[in-house]
Order: sequence, then structure tokens, then C-alpha cells
Amino acid sequence: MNSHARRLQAVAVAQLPGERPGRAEVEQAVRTMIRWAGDDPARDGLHDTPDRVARAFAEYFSGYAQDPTEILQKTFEEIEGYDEMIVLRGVRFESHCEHHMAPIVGRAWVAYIPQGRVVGISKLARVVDIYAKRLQIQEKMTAQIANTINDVLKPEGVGVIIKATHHCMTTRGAHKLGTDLVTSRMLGVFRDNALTRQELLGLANSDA
Ligand SMILES: Nc1nc2c(ncn2[C@@H]2O[C@H](COP(=O)(O)OP(=O)(O)OP(=O)(O)O)[C@@H](O)[C@H]2O)c(=O)[nH]1
Ligand SMILES: [Zn+2]
Repeated sequence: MNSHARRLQAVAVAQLPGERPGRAEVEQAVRTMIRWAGDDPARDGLHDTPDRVARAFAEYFSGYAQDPTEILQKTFEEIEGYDEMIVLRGVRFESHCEHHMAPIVGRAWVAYIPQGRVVGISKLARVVDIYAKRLQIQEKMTAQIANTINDVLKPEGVGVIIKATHHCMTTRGAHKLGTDLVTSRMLGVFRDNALTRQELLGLANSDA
């Protein structure tokens, strides 16, 4: 295993209280859930389902094995003194709520005002995805994205706005179809300067 792979493994393992369960254990758990739902995991149509669910979970929760701070390490400093707002708008993401493991589908607006260096814009989208591909609540995810960008890039300020639909309250429970949740985390000048914050909120609202 190379040092990069070791580090990724360390990121994932650091968050686990015990040993990571093996594939057979996961597939058995899915069979149990199917039986609990009232169906027969041995019937033809469900035979491959535990394998599919395990692969789907590996995709839904791939963010545990990735380090968002590493993604932001490569920066560009030849920016001719550029010091205005940089806003990546409407980054679509799919996440899962940590209460019901139901989908959270939404968009993130990620803004910062650089201090001497900028990051490749795709990296901002990757940071959103790394946190989205974990069990989440929206408030925590919003704060994690903003805090990470702030800690690594040390810009003048960071603003993150997320609008998302929570399937746990649209397709079950409260059944409030059409609702979305808006959260934001403002740091540095976005927190201290009302005009800067308004400029970002205006950009986000114009794209609702
Ligand atoms: N603040 C916040 N709440 C969330 C988020 N995702 C889901 N929830 C809520 O988390 C709460 C969990 O509440 P519980 O009362 O423990 O769960 P429950 O009995 O299934 O509740 P209902 O969803 O109302 O049926 C619910 O009110 C969900 O709507 C999120 O990202 N942020
Ligand atoms: Zn939920």
C-alpha cells in the first residue's frame, strides 16, 4: 500500500469505533432487513440485492475514505492581486441524513475571498462531495465545508449556502413535499461585513 492509500485508510478508520465490518457481514445485514420488511431474500429477484446494496453504500459513503484538506493543497498564486469574491454556484450534491439514512438532494453555493492564492474551482465541488458522501445533517455539512476551506486556504472569508430537500420529510414522516432547507455558514468578511454577505445571498437567491 502506498503512503497515499495508507493515509486514506487512516482517515476512514479514525472515525470508526471498532473494526470495519467485512462484506459478508454487510450482505447478511441486508438479508436481515429484507426479511424484516416481510420479503424472502432467497427469491430470484432479491438474490443479488445484498451485493447491490453493499456497492450502493460504498458509493453513498465514499467520502469517509477521502481527505478534503488534501484536495485543497494545490493552489495558484499568480493572480495579479485578485481579491474579489469567487463564487461557485449551484453545486449539486447527493447526501444521506444521519437519522434515517434517507437521501438529501440539494445544491451548494461556495464562496471565498482569496488572500494571495486561489484553488482550482473543481476542488471546491470535490470538497462538497466528500462531505456529502457521509452520513450528515445539513447544518454540520455546511459548517464542515466552510471550516475546511477557511482552515486550509486561510482566505479573507468564506461563505457557504446549502439548499436541499430531505427525503426523510418529503417521502415519509411529515410528508411535506416541496419543502427545502436553507443553511449557511459565513466566516471572516462574510460574517463581519453585511454588504459582502448580502452580495453572496443575492447571487444565491437569483439562482433559487
Ligand atoms: N436540523 C436537521 N434536522 C434534520 C436533518 N435531516 C433530518 N432531520 C430531522 O431530524 C429529525 C429526527 O427526529 P426524530 O424525532 O428522532 O425522528 P423521527 O421520529 O423519525 O421523526 P419524524 O421525521 O418527524 O418522523 C426529524 O425531525 C428530521 O426531519 C438535517 O439535516 N438537519
Ligand atoms: Zn432524516
